[in-house]
Amino acid sequence: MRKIYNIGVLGAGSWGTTIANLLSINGHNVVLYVREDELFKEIKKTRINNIYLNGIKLSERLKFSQDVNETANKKDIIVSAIPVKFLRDTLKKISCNIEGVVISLSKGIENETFCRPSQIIGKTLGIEIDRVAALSGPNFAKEVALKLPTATVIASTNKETAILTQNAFSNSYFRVYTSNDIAGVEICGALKNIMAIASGVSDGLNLGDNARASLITRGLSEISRLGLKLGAKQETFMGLAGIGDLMLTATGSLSRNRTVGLRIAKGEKIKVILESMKMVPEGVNTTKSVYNLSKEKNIDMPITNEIYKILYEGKKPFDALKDLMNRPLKAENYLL
Ligand SMILES: NC(=O)c1ccc[n+]([C@@H]2O[C@H](COP(=O)([O-])OP(=O)(O)OC[C@H]3O[C@@H](n4cnc5c(N)ncnc54)[C@H](O)[C@@H]3O)[C@@H](O)[C@H]2O)c1
Ligand SMILES: O=P(O)(O)OC[C@H](O)CO
Repeated sequence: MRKIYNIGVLGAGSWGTTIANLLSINGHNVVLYVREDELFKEIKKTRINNIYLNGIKLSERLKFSQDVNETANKKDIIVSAIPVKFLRDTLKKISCNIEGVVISLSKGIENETFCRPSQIIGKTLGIEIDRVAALSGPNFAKEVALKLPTATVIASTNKETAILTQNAFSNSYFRVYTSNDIAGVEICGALKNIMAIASGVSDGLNLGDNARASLITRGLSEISRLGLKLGAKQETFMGLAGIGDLMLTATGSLSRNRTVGLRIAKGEKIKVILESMKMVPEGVNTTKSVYNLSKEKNIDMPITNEIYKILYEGKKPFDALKDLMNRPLKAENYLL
């Protein structure tokens, strides 16, 4: 018999809604915080999130709230599904005591502080890091919402927190592994979005399958170099949150980040692309964080550099390609 928890999910975007629905299907008592007034009215009436997860009828047991404190109060598990740039300010609105564990679903690195989502959560809510976990892996929301078979990783410095979450989230179509490398899992989840933009640019320019596979491989090398410097464990890069999510996001047609790259390659301006998207492609902000962080840590990240220049300095994608290909030749070393 599964233990039943009281759960609050912060953020009714595509992933927050999907996970709230999954947890409700798993038998838990779940409240989903919906920020937008119109969406709140609509979702209560139709049980469909027509902005972020259209076409999926949500569980009859799922409850909705527009109050972050009501959502977070007296919960065994709080799930945070807020894009990183809005995370700190949203959490600051919570004034109730946090009694249980907090699970982060966000994939990004904060611009000014270089904090990972779990660090923002720990500091802002004033809770110890062993009550925080991060869930990450090759997980398109739509496929999980359609109950297609999916695997993922939940990472925490505290084994009990990871196992509690593993049991609460797992079901016949969602298989959750545990990890103790929260830094590695979050770094992989954030940085694969930069490589997905790069892969989208490459595909949008029709550079071919060789180029995409090369980008994924050298992208993983870049992610690993920075990740190891920041305390990640090497084996995490070869796992679901690492190569698993990188492969998915750099090749999958549902990726918002890859779509940004495809549209950039077709000549659209990043400002116009972002204005046209309700969903948040985290890789755009994360590119800025990682570009600056790599300079501070003196880590060579050529793909990230070029994506930064394309997104923030208006560099032409073909010029970025030329500069990437014309760097000094070297021996292949996964970490160089
Ligand atoms: N969608 C996926 O397939 C998926 C899978 C795994 C992880 N993630 C990650 O989960 C996190 C949440 O993404 P998502 O896909 O659920 O969201 P989304 O991109 O579908 O929706 C955007 C979300 O941002 C919120 N938002 C917009 N403006 C805001 C503001 N000013 N203040 C506070 N919130 C604001 C919206 O209410 C909505 O919840 C992201 O870090 C994402 O990378 C997404
Ligand atoms: O649609 P994306 O590019 O934000 O990617 C979604 C998930 O992170 C894939 O695991």
